[in-house]
Amino acid sequence: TEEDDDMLPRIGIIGAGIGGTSSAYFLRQLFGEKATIDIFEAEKVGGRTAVIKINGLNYEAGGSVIHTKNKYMVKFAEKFNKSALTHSDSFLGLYDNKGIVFETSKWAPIALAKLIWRYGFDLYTIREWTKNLVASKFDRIYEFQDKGMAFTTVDDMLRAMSEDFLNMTQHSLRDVLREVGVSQRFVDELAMAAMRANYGQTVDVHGFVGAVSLLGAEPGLWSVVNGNKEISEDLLKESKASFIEAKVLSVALMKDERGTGNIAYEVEYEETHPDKKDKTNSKEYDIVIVAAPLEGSKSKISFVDFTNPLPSISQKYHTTIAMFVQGCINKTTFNVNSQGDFPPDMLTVSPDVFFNSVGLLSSVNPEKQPDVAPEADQAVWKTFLNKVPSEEQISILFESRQDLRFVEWLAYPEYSPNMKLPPFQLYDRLYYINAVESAASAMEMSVIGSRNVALLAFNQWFNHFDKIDEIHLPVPASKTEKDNSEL
Ligand SMILES: CC(C)=CCC/C(C)=C/CC/C(C)=C/CSC[C@H](N)C(=O)O
Repeated sequence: TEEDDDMLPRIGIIGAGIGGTSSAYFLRQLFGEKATIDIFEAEKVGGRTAVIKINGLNYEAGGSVIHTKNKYMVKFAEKFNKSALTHSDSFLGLYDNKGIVFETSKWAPIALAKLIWRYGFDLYTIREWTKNLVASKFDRIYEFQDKGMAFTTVDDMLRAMSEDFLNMTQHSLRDVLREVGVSQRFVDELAMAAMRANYGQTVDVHGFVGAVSLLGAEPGLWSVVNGNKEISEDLLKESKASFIEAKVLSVALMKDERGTGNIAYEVEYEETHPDKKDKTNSKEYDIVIVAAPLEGSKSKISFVDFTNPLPSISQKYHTTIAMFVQGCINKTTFNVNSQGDFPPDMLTVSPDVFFNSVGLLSSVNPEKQPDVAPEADQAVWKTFLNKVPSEEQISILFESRQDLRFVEWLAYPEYSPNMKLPPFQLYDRLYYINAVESAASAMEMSVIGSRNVALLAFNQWFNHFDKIDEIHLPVPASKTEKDNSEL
């Protein structure tokens, strides 16, 4: 009825990365066709899943990959009929300032033998550890969410999955791994290399993000043909939210102008679409969802006229530089005879090395990829760094180049044990999806955060308080129920 429609909220989402677009999708499912959902983004849809075009081919600009156990990303890919682009696993090198300290091989059985020779059964121990963490603890979040349950803080969400996860955020990855029983060499080399490649940091991060990083270094990872950003685009389309190409300037607390006596928010924004450029506008919402980092971002949102202070968010963000070079690896630096001898995944094991990783890229459009391997100087490489490199540093890495691009990316928080985990709820009906990144930043984590915020907003709107911050599952979900759950 019309009366029921009056009960539906006007929702403004700030940010159209995977977190923002998936929250629009979940909110539409929960509130139905008639709720108003707007989504603001100054640049393109996709955020960390954006692509970059080099010489007519597209490449993933960020570092986002999907693990086969990532239930939401896998289901979205299935739902939107996406094909998988699998990532090759075998030939890997480890580099410190003195040179290549270890490399596997182009031939998988030899690669495996070399790994066992150097690290014994550590790889097996770690694989069993992560497999067990996912199956017995991490997967519980999907059961909570399928039952409509939500959490106001990241602490409570982790505690609901397992008290062990909260503990892992209080200890360094180094200490957590020693407890698991792997060798010091594994910690100093493979765990360190995974942290540097995935998060630009070291094994001094907390253990939870460390476990995610190790999962992000397992074989069998994949991404979506044509780019992961297509998932964000499809979610946005499916949500039927209105896309507003604009930079949000402020969120002001106000009284609902419709005279309901409720609070509302006025979102002020500057249009960025070329046809309306620089025009400032504002819109009123009942619920506002922030789906972009609140700290460290160049365009800071002001929160004005709040009667009580907002929780302080001291989540310092790490800037990652992705450098794209079409050209030839420097054979002298890496002491290799030919380009083909250089491991296509070169990781680093020391914070003193000025780059975090160098990897040979494949285009996200396999059908446009030439059938024959490209000439050495046509190869495209992605280097992750913590700072923009000098010209000299670029030449240390590449002896010749035809193209050079940089993408600067406010990628993930700086992680440390005992860091404060920000809340999902900033104020009455004001929510923060990126709080989840303090536990770990990855596409699946953003979707988990976004579904949590959508459920929290829904439960609070309709006073379903029994479904908020209940850290125990009411009834264990049966396998069939879990497998049939519809997203
Ligand atoms: C901590 C446990 C037990 C499970 C986590 C499951 C999960 C979220 C796995 C994701 C693994 C993955 C694909 C990590 C990628 S690392 C971050 C990446 N560089 C990015 O920027 O997204």
